[in-house]
Amino acid sequence: MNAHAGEFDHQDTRRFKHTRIGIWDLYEERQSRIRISPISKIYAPIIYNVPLLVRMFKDVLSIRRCSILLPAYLVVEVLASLIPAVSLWYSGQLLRLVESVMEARTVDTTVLVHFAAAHTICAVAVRFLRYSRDCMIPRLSLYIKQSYNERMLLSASRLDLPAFETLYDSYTVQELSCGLAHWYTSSIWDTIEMLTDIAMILIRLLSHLLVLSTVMWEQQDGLLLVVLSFLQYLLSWDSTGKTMVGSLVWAATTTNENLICMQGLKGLITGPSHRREFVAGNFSEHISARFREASQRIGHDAVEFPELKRFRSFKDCLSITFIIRETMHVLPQIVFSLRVVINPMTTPVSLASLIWIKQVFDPSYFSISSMFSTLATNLTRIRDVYEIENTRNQVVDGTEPFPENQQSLANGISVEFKNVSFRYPGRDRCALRNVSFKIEAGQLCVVVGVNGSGKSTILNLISRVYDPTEGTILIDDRDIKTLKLADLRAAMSILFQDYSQFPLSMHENIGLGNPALAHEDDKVREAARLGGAEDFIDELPDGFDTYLNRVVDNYHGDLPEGTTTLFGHPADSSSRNVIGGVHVTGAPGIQISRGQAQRLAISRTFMRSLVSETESSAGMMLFDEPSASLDPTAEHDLFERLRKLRGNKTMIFSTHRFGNLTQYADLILYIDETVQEKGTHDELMKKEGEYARIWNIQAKSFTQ
Ligand SMILES: Nc1ncnc2c1ncn2[C@@H]1O[C@H](COP(=O)(O)OP(=O)(O)OP(=O)(O)O)[C@@H](O)[C@H]1O
Repeated sequence: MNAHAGEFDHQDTRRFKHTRIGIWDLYEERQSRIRISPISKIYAPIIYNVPLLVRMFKDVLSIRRCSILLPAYLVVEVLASLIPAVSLWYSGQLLRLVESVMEARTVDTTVLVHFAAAHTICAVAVRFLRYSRDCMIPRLSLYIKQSYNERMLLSASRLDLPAFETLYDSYTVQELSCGLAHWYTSSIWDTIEMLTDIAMILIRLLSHLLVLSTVMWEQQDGLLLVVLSFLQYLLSWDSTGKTMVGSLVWAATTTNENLICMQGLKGLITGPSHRREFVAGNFSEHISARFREASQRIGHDAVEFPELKRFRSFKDCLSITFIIRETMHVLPQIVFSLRVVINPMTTPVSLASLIWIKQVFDPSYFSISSMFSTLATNLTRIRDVYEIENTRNQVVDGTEPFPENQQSLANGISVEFKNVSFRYPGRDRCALRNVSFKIEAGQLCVVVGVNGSGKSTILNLISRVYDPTEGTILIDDRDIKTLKLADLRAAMSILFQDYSQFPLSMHENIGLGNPALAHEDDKVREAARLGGAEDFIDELPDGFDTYLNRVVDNYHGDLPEGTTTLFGHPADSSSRNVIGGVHVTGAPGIQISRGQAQRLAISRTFMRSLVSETESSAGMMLFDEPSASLDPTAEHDLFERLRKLRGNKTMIFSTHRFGNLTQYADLILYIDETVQEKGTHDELMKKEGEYARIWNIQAKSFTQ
């Protein structure tokens, strides 16, 4: 079977060689050991990314302070790269002096002093430039990281849900959400530094070669020695790109069931998300026994592939490339010995030249090819940084203000679905199919249906988290897509089923419901009271200022013996949390119950209903299973408060629990992909359809 485009076709035996190492199957590209990597393979990613690099440099230059610091850094680097050539030129002149001394048997002391002074000046200049460079690098790196950190977060914050989900699949946002932004921002500075290094190495190499050939031009065998020394490094150029298993293209896999099982068990034992069930389920003994069994069955083969690299790297020492490379090292010496035999009179000069040439060829010139492969990895990260900025939102903003008259919100908002169908991105099946209904302004509507019938999807579409795949949604008889998104969302308050607690203080968790009022403590407290969260928040250690999880870690070095508390939190001096010699200590989070978390989220929704002097409250409230985690009293109180507060606003609930709400509803929609039944409670009960059947089941469970 042919592999799909982009698939690593390990079954292609003409291209890949299969080797079995322990329980691992290794597939290596067949290739001769002596091989110069195609130039295009190493350099293509760089050439392809030139526009990206230009953009990056422009952006970095536009960062305050970097506009001066970066050019200054580049000037320092260029000067630092040219000085060794100047120094080399003087060494060459010294060599010539030795030659003339041998012939004339006298020394010109003025020239000698001149050379010595020049050498000293070069050495001081190098020191000075290195010092300036070392002062600039941390600053440049910091300014760039700070600027890109902010830039990435701001560009991620403007993403709508479909765009965010698409990016999340590409891991960039996942890594950002795990606090790994520094991977990306560091790669910007690393790339600048690496490109500078490469440019400077090339400048140094060219200036050295120029000086070398000028000085050695007239010397016997001088150019031959230069070429031979250069060749020896050139051969090692290619070898730097080789990977641990000797081939550039390779992949390893295993199908060993015991190893797979052992890794699964390891994940179960160490994964924090499994611990609760692990303990409650009394898994310990059983899991340990299974781990031991699998481990015994597999024996010493239970080894991860990277560990095998040590064994494989020995083999590389016997490769033909390796042997030729090593032989090349001694070629200049062989030529020198031949010179001694043929013409013993010139020995001191040739020896001095040989040593001089060998000193000139700094092996770092030839690490360029490995630098290019690291650069290619960095470029992928930089591309990811810009990918977030380049990602276009899929829900396109409208242009018309909404509502035309703010006061009208008090009378509610009407919603109409006209033949709406919707499929979630990446799904084949429709979540909603040809749905039509109208909720008049000020009505209380309850959407009911079984799990997965599309209730939450209706709320997602009304708030334009997604746009319908087909059909139209009208808000106050206007196409929802024409309305300004910010206005639309300000006009409604929504409580999603999968509400979350934000990593902020309790005060801010609630205040975010209505940012315009978030600074008013009494309004936040009122919202907490309405949402039933006030009492439990007051009992938390810092009341409304409590963070459920401390989001900033503390750092420390060695602490005085016996220290158990640091800055009011337990100190962790174990080696487990040491990064770069610094201990990192996070504070343990505060646990709240699911019901309390739901009350917190409801309070946030109530916040939106509070009125400020400048802003009228939302005209429509959407609730997706608002009472799922509430006890019966809390549920009853919540609905009482909601009914009182409602006034003439439109309210839409999605729920499984029929009793508390459906009796008061102006409209009930029973949906299952499409609207199956609609009407008031009495109408639907008379109809004796699905709604009536489920109502009776729920009612029976109370009466029996
Ligand atoms: N983000 C999503 N991506 C892909 N499919 C989704 C997504 N959210 C929901 N679905 C699918 O769409 C369908 C309708 O889901 P929806 O959440 O609207 O149902 P629901 O009636 O609210 O269910 P429940 O009563 O369990 O909350 C389901 O088949 C579900 O699997």
